[in-house]
Formats: sequence, C-alpha cells, structure tokens
Amino acid sequence: MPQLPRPLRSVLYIPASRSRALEKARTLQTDAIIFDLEDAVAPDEKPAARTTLAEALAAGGYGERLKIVRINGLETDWGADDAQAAAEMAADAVLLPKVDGPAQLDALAQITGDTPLWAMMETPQGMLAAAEIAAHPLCQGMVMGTNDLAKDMGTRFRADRLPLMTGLGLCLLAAKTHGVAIVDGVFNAFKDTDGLAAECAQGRDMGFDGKTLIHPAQLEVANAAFSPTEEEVDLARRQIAAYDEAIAAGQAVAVVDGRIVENLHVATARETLAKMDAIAALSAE
Ligand SMILES: CC(C)(COP(=O)(O)OP(=O)(O)OC[C@H]1O[C@@H](n2cnc3c(N)ncnc32)[C@H](O)[C@@H]1OP(=O)(O)O)[C@@H](O)C(=O)NCCC(=O)NCCSC(=O)C[C@H](O)C(=O)O
Ligand SMILES: [Mg+2]
Repeated sequence: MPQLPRPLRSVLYIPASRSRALEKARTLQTDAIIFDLEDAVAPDEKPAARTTLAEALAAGGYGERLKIVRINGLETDWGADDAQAAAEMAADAVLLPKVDGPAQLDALAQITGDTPLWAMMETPQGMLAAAEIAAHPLCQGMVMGTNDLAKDMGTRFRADRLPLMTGLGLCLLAAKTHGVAIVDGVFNAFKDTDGLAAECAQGRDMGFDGKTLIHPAQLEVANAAFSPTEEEVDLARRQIAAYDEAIAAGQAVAVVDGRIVENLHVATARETLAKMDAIAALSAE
C-alpha cells in the first residue's frame, strides 16, 4: 500500500531548555516539532538543554509527530557536540541553521551519518544555493528562517512580505524540484491571530507544506490553513469522478463547474484526497 504523505501543516519550535514546554508538546495538535538547541536557548543553558532534550526524547510520548532537532551551527562552541548528541537521540532528523551551501550538510553528515538532514534557509547565500542544498542526498526538508533572512537583507517588516518574496520563491522552486519538504517561516506576533491567518494563507497559496510556529496558540490557525478545505475535497472527488467517466467514454478531458479537467488536474485532486486521509490518520491517534 502506498505511504500517505506526511502532514507538516504545523511545525512547532520548542526551546529544549523548557521542560514544561517539552512535556506539554506531547499533548499538542502539532504535525511536527523542532526541538531547538539554537536561538531559543541562552548560551549558558545550552549544554544542560542538550541533556534535557535527550531525556525527553528517550522518554517518548510524541507519537507520530515528526521530531526534528535544531542544533547550533558547526562553527559554534556547541555545534559538534549537539550534532553528536542529536544523532543518538530518538529524532527523525537534524536541522542545521544558516545553511549557505551543501558543503555544510556534508560536514554535518560526517558526524550524524545517515540521519536525515533538514536545512534552515535564512541567509542570502543560502537563497542563491537553494537548489544545491535541496539536491543534497540526505536533505529531506527546508525551513525558512525569515527573521535571519530579513536581518541579513536589511529589509523592513511588511505584512505582504514583498522584500522576502525572491528568497521564498527560490527555496520553493528548489524544494519542489528535488522533492523535499518545505515549511514557511515563523510569525513573531504570536497573539495576533488575524495576522497569522493572513500569512498562513499566503504561504499555502505559494505552495509551502506548512508553517513553523513559536507558540501553541498558533497551532489551530496553521492546521486549518494548510488542510484541504471541504470545498477542495468535494471538488477533487467530483473532478476524479467526471474524469473517469470521460475516459470511459473515450474522451481525454472532462468539464466540472465550467472548467476543464485533464490528467494533471486529476493528479492534484488525488493529492488533495491523500493529504486529507493522512491528516485524518494523524488526528485519529
Ligand atoms: C514566546 C514564548 C517565550 C512565550 O512563552 P510563555 O510566556 O511561557 O507563554 P505562555 O505563558 O502563553 O504559555 C502557555 C503554555 O504554553 C506552553 N508553551 C509556550 N510556548 C511553547 C512552545 N513553543 N511549545 C510548547 N509549549 C509551549 C507554556 O509552557 C505554557 O504551558 P502551561 O504551563 O501548561 O500553561 C514561548 O512560546 C517560546 O519560547 N516560544 C518558542 C520561541 C522559539 O522557539 N524561538 C526560536 C525559534 S524561531 C526562529 O529562530 C526562527 C528562525 O531561525 C528565523 O531566523 O526566523
Ligand atoms: Mg534563524
């Protein structure tokens, strides 16, 4: 039986130093978790956070949620020890910050072996090397780091994210070319639900698989935005049925709601239904 696509609608960062948050995450409706050893953890707390995280992952309880460990960069005082520890944890992937090119993933793989790697896409150089990074044989996912990218580019905040669009687009093209997952950056104003909903809708329209989040209050909005809507599911079913009928009648094209339906539209419709099934399977746990 073919594997259902893994939902990545919501990808919650949890500071690895916060035991209470690590505990709470076991009950949250998040599709994936980034256990953070990097920016969310103060320098003095980093070695202890590594131990706290190893213990939390060994204890388990995170179910089918994808478990990703974000380490510090290998050029920092903590990176190599983080990488070694992360490879030994019960995690699904190791996430490297500020990836400028595939050589950094090679260097990480020297420590982590064949553990799947994810790349933080958050530097101007990383944007220009996005295709090479996505093509790395161990790369399974990309995470937009829009705070660092905005900082390095000297952009001003705009609700429409116009200054970031080139970078977001380059990374999306790279991820789609190489079949790796890609999730959008965080929305910092975690109490602004309307602002988050607008940014999630934009990210969904652009083709992101989901959104990275910083607070549990953001989960519901992201899960809704990146789930197929009832209308999309209904349309997908009707497109498939109409196309099957057209094929049976010796035609190559069907018409639904005044729009043509060809084999490529049916492929999208099947993806919509598969995504809906995958979400239902995850929610049923
Ligand atoms: C932003 C926060 C510091 C707010 O924390 P806090 O004041 O504790 O919030 P609340 O009191 O509202 O919390 C309510 C309960 O929820 C739990 N909680 C809070 N945050 C999380 C979380 N992220 N995961 C799981 N659980 C969480 C609290 O423990 C409370 O639980 P309870 O006691 O049962 O009531 C805080 O949310 C936070 O630290 N968020 C994460 C920040 C972070 O990870 N930042 C780094 C990633 S963003 C980044 O680096 C992006 C990228 O690199 C870029 O460049 O863009
Ligand atoms: Mg960052």
